[in-house]
Amino acid sequence: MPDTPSPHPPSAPVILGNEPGSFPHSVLAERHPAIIRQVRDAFPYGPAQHRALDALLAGCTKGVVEPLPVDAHDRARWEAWGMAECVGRSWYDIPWLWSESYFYRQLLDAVGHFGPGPWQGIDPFRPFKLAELDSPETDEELAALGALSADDLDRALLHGSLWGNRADLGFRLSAAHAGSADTAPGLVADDSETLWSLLPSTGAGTLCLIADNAGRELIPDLLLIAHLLERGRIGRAVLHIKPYPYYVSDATTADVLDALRRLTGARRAAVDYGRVLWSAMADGRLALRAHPFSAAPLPYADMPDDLRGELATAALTVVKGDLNYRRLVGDRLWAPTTPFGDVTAHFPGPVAALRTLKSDVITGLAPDTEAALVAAEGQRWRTGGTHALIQVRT
Ligand SMILES: O=P(O)(O)OC[C@H]1O[C@](O)(CO)[C@@H](O)[C@@H]1O
Repeated sequence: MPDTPSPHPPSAPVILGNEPGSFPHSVLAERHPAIIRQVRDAFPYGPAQHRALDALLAGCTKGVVEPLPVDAHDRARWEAWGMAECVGRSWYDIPWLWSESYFYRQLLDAVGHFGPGPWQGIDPFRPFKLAELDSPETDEELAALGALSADDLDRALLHGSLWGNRADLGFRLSAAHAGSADTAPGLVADDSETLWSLLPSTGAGTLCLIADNAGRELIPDLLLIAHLLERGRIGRAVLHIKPYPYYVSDATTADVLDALRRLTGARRAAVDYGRVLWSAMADGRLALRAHPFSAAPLPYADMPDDLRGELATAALTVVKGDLNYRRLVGDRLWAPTTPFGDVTAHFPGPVAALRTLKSDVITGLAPDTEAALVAAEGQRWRTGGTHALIQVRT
């Protein structure tokens, strides 16, 4: 049950990556080098790009944070996001969220994504995202749509969007047990009843959905939006995506178009949803938004006023995935029973988190749920990607 925010928000330490053996440390020391290897192998990059990737690999594992070039198109933005406080320091000693976000910014620079030049706009993660979108599993999931009864659709599409969050390609790189993600773990928190109460069937409000991964996560997110529009639970949806490739599989506009084509090219129920979405984009009932802050190394509590104003008008904002959850709760190591409502009191409107657990951050657990998880799995439940939550602050 959602809780009322207390007047004195608690505090907790910001997560750093400087503890050897910790999950954040493993991401900086192992996952980032693996991502550089994967990107290097996926494209016929030239000597200059390989030298830049070598420099990034050495810098982000053994060196210090280097500033963006003085003529970088977004240098002023990164200065506003705290670059000066991080430059010259080890990637392990600064906030983990900042390190990770800056790694992807630097990786895109190294492969020439921001240009000018022939590699401008080329998404280094596209081959992996397309392979996942075109996988037989996507066909199976789309085919299963037709078997759902009208009464099942609300819950099935909400859970489809939730568990779709396992489609995190960065995570798959280092999750040795990725296969076991298919066992049906329980939810560690479930405020879905409150979520539906915010989207009544007479609703004409706006849903903001802050997307996470492309492919097999974005497809169920789009299906949920189509369903809510069809059922008249919302009048309009705004899909927040990334302005540039990010965290390997985070969705950009190109990924939305690929997903829409996958739906409109499918059969039976899926193609109908695809057509609903296509016409909703044409008449404005579905809008895309790629605010620069969606790729910022900062918590949502620090969002700029224009974005705050937009989200304040939404009947509900659905925040997808692990990274967005970390940003929602400040990427701090809260006690797991810390009320979700307290740590999200900063959010400008009703907010629902749909997340599979893939990092240490957690809030809003009932004490007996935490006790049962620890008894069964030690602390593995936090990072294994096999548990999920639906948490709402009204
Ligand atoms: O795609 P998601 O659900 O945001 O997960 C992102 C993953 O990347 C991480 O940032 C670790 O690199 C964790 O937050 C999580 O494991």
